[in-house]
Amino acid sequence: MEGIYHCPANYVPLSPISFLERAATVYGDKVSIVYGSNVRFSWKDTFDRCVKVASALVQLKICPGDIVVALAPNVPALYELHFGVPMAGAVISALNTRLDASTLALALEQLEAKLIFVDYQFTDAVLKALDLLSQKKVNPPHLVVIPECDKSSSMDHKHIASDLDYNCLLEMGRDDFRIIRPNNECDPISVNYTSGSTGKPKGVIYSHRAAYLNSLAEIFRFDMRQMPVFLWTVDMFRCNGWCLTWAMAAIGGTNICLRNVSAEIIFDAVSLHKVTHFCGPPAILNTIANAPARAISSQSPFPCGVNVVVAGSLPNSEILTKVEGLGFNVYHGYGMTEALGPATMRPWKSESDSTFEIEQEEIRRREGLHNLLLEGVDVKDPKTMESVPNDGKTIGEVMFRGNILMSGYLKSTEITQETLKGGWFHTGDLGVRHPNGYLQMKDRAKDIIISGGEAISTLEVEAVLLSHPKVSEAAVVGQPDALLNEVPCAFVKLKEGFGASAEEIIEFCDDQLPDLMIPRTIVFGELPVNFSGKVQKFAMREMVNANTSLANC
Ligand SMILES: Nc1ncnc2c1ncn2[C@@H]1O[C@H](COP(=O)(O)OP(=O)(O)OP(=O)(O)O)[C@@H](O)[C@H]1O
Repeated sequence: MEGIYHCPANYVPLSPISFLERAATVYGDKVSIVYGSNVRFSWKDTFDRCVKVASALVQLKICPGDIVVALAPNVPALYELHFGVPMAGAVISALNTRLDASTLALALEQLEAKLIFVDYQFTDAVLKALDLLSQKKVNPPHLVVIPECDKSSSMDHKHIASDLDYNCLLEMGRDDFRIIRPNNECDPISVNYTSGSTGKPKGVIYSHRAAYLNSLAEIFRFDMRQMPVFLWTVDMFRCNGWCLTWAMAAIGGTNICLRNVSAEIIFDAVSLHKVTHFCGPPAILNTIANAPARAISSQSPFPCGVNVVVAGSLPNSEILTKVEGLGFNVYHGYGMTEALGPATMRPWKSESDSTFEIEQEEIRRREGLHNLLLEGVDVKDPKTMESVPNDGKTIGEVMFRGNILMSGYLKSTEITQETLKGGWFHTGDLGVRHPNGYLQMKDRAKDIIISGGEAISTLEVEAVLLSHPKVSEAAVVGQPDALLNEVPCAFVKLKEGFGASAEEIIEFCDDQLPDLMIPRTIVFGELPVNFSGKVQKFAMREMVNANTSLANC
């Protein structure tokens, strides 16, 4: 159309960097970060510190596109690196602090990391990883140690010989540094690793554009008003804290940074700082529900209406009801690293809400409709790419498309193309669509059990097992069966102090599930989990396959 003229006046590549630049002016004197009893920054301070980090990185010869790794809990430095690294034109990769040295070495090698920021508590694993790299003749990254910044903390300071520490780096930085913005909004801003539930963790690349848009989407999804108070219970290494690192700058909120998470810490922080939101894996609900009475009673009256967002399989309804009873609003998300965090979200509705016509147990398993910034959420037959009917029964693969998805998997072009084929992101999860349009995830494609020609959702069997009053954790996999191909086998962890027989558990399932879904074998004990705390079903399958005569034990 004649008259269109794109130039820097009306086209600026989208980047979360803009959020911090604006926050420094609009929310300049408002509190950006609180940590412990002594650390408190304003948005102007945070902006200045991030500029200095970026300036120091450039002085250390970090170039646009280089990957800078961070290994730290949710301390202020990790928050600042989410802006400081991109402001130097570089790409941030925050790694899981629970990784062991060899997995860490593999990630550092794949990332070709130029520099690693490591919190003083995690130096041992990094030093071992660097050792492994030098044995393989791989150039190790420079090391910058992050010391404890809350001087009142009684934690031991482990000192190691490092090139630099975070405070010296800040001193090196110049405050007149010119921020390096992306030339193209599709340039990478971060690499986040998946949890490795089905195999090796995959490095997922996020663009400035997707990070910008998803940060705004999070504000809608989390029902945030101006200047919320956010408690950092979700790891920042998980999808950049579900993009809330950047979203908080967009909305001028206060970040309550935490080194550790416990029931006491949550209840204290909620009361002290008037927290409005926090989020994390569903295990956080167990932490709240099982909080010692003193943690709750010491905060009386306890502030109501705090929004808690969890993503992943929910615990049993007893836990949810307890959390709701304490005055929290629970939201349930469904998503993955490739979708930059939870992509769909639904509030957990209380039974007393009469406007809700469907049974609560059923509602809580429906993952909702697609969010504002996704162009499409569908359940499709992956062969024909036709949508399944909205009948709540026909199973297909859950697929997404839109501007808040990953750019691809690091150094894995073929897997990226396969995952994005047909113009949709193939999640690898199976689901159905209900007549009202709601999506319900049934299972991972790799985990679903085919028994006697019927598809059995292991998540549905697990939901029943979790409703048993003595069961604290449960996971189900297929066990080979000569007649039916596979039958369900359940791994069960009982609540502390409780005992139960396999027969008792099977009988309980018998009352609530069709025959084919009833587990034939119950294995009691700890469930195998990975670095992210997620159950490793492939390890359970290996155990079952290696022991075909596995009996109830
Ligand atoms: N609400 C939910 N209910 C059940 N499962 C969920 C829910 N939300 C997410 N998940 C599961 O978690 C997956 C996303 O997790 P994540 O991105 O951490 O990697 P992963 O799939 O666990 O690991 P990997 O991709 O390395 O095997 C989803 O694909 C889905 O299988």
